[in-house]
Amino acid sequence: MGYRIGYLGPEATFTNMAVTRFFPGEVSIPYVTIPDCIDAVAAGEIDYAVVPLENAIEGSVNITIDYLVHEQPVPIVGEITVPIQQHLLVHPSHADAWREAKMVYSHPHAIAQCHKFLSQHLKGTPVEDVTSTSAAARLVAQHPEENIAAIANEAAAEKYGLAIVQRSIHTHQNNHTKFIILHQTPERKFQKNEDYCGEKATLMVTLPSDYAGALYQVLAAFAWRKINLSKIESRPMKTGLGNYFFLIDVEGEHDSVLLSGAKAELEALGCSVSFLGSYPCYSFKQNESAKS
Ligand SMILES: O=C(O)C(=O)C[C@]1(C(=O)O)C=C[C@@H](O)C=C1
Repeated sequence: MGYRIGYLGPEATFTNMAVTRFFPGEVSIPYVTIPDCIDAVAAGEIDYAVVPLENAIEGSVNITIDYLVHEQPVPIVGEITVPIQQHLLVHPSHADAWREAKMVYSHPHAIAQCHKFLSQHLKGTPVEDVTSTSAAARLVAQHPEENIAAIANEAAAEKYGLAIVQRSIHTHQNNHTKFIILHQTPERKFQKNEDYCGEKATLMVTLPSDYAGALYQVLAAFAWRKINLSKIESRPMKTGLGNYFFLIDVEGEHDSVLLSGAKAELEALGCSVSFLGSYPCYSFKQNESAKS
């Protein structure tokens, strides 16, 4: 195909694993931050951007949602769900002394996924956010003289020559992260394969004003049409405390008659409704995502 795929780098992040599996053989380009990745696809520097959206333990990746809604409205054209295994990595020369590590580095979402392990086994050890799990592993590898640790995946341990001293340290074992695929236009490109698990549309709904029963009316527009909602989330409008918009995921395709009807009903109520995307979803199995 010859596509250029942007992802949150450096190499061996979870995002990179999702890209390698979903776009085999394509050119993948690392970016330092999620907004950089989204800007690159909006500018046409890359064909697709893959960015994390939601983790089963820690919830939404707010920067992704907020940047798409407030700064750079690039359509969502696909979703990939990936199993996540977090490990504690140190330089091999400190493998026996990991309990005395002076600092733990990782992406804030990865740190949050492992808070129980950190408080039980590394109580009092300072924890510092870096731009990704793999950036943390790289930093540890760059300072072999220091007893510092990273929370990252197996691919990062291999890539940066680190020892995995504790495996699967995330608090809840059923850990998954959803990534979205962004493209300049809302085209449908991806085929159904063995990972395909259905269609979804994401809508952004803004209420005309705060009044009793407003959200109930919004939900009723979907309920009586028997449209299944798989997620509803409120985020601040950033125009003042108490002002929110709602992100709603519905099962099915956005051009279905029922969904168009729901949209028209919401607009008649004075809501503003926009589609962030209507897209196929894919889910990787545990053993498959471990190949990276
Ligand atoms: O740092 C990484 O490896 C990423 O790909 C980012 C990210 C995230 O933002 O949630 C992705 C999956 C995991 O949940 C932890 C971190």
